[in-house]
Amino acid sequence: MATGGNTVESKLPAELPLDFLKKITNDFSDERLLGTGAFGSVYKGILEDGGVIAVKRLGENSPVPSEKIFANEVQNMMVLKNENIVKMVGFCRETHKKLVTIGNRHINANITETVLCYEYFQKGSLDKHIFDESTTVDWEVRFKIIKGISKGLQFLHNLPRPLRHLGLKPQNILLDDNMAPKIADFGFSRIFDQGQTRMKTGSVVGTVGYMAPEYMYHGEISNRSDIYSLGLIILEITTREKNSSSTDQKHAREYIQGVTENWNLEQIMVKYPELDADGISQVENCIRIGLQCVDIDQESRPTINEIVNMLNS
Ligand SMILES: Nc1ncnc2c1ncn2[C@@H]1O[C@H](COP(=O)(O)OP(=O)(O)OP(=O)(O)O)[C@@H](O)[C@H]1O
Repeated sequence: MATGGNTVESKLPAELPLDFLKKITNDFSDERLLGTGAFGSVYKGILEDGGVIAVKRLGENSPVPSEKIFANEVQNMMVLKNENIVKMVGFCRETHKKLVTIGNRHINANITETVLCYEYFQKGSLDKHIFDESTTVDWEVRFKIIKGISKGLQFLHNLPRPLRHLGLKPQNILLDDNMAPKIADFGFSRIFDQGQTRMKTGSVVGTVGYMAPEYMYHGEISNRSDIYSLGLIILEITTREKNSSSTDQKHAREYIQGVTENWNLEQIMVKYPELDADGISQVENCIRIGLQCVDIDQESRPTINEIVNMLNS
């Protein structure tokens, strides 16, 4: 379980004052910075009782919907519970005045701060664990991670009002102390007005390599965009090889081509010499599923329920 885990969520009110969040993050100081993504930065927030939460401060004046809709959507997300998704434990949205300089004029502008708080996972994100050559993450753990991510996505896609992630990538998958995966950042497609922002923001770099081509080039949004991203993640976890550039679709296609050509039975046996026949067929199965998920033709991609069934077969 995450450091702080359940105790944190039960003690905090849903809506948290900005002053409180500043206090627990040392005024959003650099030494508390866990990482920065396209929408803002994540800080380690230390509570008075020693519990820890992750505090995601979105960019000033982020294009979130009106206060009422925002609070409503966030509260809907806070009740979501699944062992493979990161729990949202609180939020803040406050507007204050700030002196800004435009040219040689000083203006007192309204600045809206939006902050989302989550369970904290000290192991951090998946990308830090699956590629390192010296990694001790063996196949059994990798396979469990693949299954866990798939189950988390199955939960999101099967909600009465399905939630599409639209930004799945290894940086958005956190690992708990037992190496169980937790999908983070799943609410953004709803908080940010139908997910448009992920595509339109200028700072989308880092996500592009995992985006389905129909989403990236035509703005088409469906569950199948998430399946494409999941496919790349499955391939990366299985092959231990990075989707060479995560900033360019062309590189993603080259990567997929490489896996298609190279990852035959012989390669699997060379890369996983310790595995028995069952293990080898699990690896083969994952490569097959991953490649089906990244099919250019979205109709040919399996659904998440099919993927979970195939992984269990
Ligand atoms: N709940 C958390 N617990 C521990 N570390 C976290 C948590 N959430 C995020 N992080 C760390 O902070 C980093 C930045 O997270 P953030 O969500 O801002 O960006 P991202 O996932 O890299 O990109 P994007 O915003 O495009 O999705 C992550 O890569 C992860 O290492």
